[in-house]
Amino acid sequence: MIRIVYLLVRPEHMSPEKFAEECRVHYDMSHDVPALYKYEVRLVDREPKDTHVPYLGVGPFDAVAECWFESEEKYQEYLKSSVRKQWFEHGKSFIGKLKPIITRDVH
Ligand SMILES: CC1=CC(=O)O[C@H]1CC(=O)O
Repeated sequence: MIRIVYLLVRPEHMSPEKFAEECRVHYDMSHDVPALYKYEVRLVDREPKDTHVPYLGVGPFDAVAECWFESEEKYQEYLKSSVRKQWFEHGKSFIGKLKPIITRDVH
């Protein structure tokens, strides 16, 4: 499984409430995106700094999202999809900044 994590920052002009509303719309739209096995988006509630190891001072972030793909072939199908391109257009309307992190399994 290919899993890509995204750190999202809302646009400066957008309220947290509007951003949350758009995240819900984006999540609903994700179900129609071909070859996207799963999409999750979660709003950042808090970013505690009292960590037990040195704190990484990045952010702040407004949401964390993740896309799952069953294979590289499915990922390529997703990238080619016109529905995915429309989904990205909605993303452009409410995501101010985005950091993708492509992950791999420990095992
Ligand atoms: C890639 C993505 C990360 C996310 O939160 O939504 C998708 C699509 C997009 O960026 O609009």
